[in-house]
Amino acid sequence: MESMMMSAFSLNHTFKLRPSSTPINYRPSLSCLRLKAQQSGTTDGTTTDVSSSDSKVDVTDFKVRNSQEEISATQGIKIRRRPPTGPPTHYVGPFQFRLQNEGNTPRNILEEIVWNKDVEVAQMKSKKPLHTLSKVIKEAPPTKDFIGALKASYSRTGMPALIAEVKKASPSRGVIREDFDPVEIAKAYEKGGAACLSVLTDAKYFQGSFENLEAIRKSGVTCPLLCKEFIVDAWQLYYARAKGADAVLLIAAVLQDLDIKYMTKICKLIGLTALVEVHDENEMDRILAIDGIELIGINNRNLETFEVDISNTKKLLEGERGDKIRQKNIIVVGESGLFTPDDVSYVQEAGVKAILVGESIVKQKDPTKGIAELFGKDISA
Ligand SMILES: O=P(O)(O)OC[C@@H](O)[C@@H](O)c1c[nH]c2ccccc12
Repeated sequence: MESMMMSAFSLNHTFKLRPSSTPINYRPSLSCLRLKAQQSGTTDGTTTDVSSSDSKVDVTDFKVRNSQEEISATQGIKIRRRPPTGPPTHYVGPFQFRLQNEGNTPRNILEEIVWNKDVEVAQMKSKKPLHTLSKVIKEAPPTKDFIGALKASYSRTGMPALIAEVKKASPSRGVIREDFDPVEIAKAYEKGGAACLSVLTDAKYFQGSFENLEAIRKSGVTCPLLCKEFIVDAWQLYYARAKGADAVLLIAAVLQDLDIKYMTKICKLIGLTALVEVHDENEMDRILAIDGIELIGINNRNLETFEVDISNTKKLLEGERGDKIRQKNIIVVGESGLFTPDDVSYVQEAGVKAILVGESIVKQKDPTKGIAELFGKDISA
């Protein structure tokens, strides 16, 4: 149990000597000081690196995080964007402690992914700062029209346009395809009639990569590309664009309304299409209240529990929500768990104009045939 609490995400407890000038302003009871406390400073244990400005930063950080959590709570967002740190520092006699917080273990896989992503992005950002990416983007070829490709496919086939996903593995399914050649799969999808492609770029949980995205972009495939990533920072939008994406995914379970507004604006500025993903009524209502959203994905998979239920697409398109979507001319994508022609007809009847499919087609030896089997007919011509 203890080792679980000390998972990769739990913050180290600090245990530092307090400079004598620092006032003692808070004295927690010793029972509050959980688990081990690590001594820091020099090896003789007599000097200290604690400064009062450090403490101020800690306090400010703590307040900001707290108010962010309050905003999330008012929007019904359960995912915590970062591990909670607990109250910043505490003093007992001459020692400074950081409290172990009960919440330092992610509550579900989505939270774990997002906490990891935050660290990963901070590292990537320092290697490729925004001004470097901006230069790359200025010289990059224009993006392809993602929504245009979906509409053209829908009117050509009379069936939901296919966003075919280049997906090697997932946390729920493990490795889906062993002999994984992303470019070969992308070409097979295009040949089979996919309107757009989705390329997973998360390495840790989906065994994807930005190299895959770049390689597909450079391979001569003409379908618009969705960068399937867990976006937690606007910097990732620029990075995705620099790596050849035409569209990005914004997950409503992770991002606050203001983030979604801000990020969709940046997307427009740099030529990206935003696919905003929802999973429940609350997320759908939040997104429908935001102006300028053109593309909504309904994920049939609950990213917290992995449960898949395709009736989720129908449920979220019923009644007033469906009316509002039609009034706003929003295109809806049915995502996840689609395996058969019956599944495709079911979500089409529910009102989707596009579908996002990975597993059922990527695991077929020939993904071109996989597409024909999914639709019950050849949709390539
Ligand atoms: O393999 P499936 O069940 O056909 O699902 C594809 C796609 O919908 C799924 O990969 C997905 C939907 N939303 C996501 C968000 C992150 C990662 C993955 C996803």
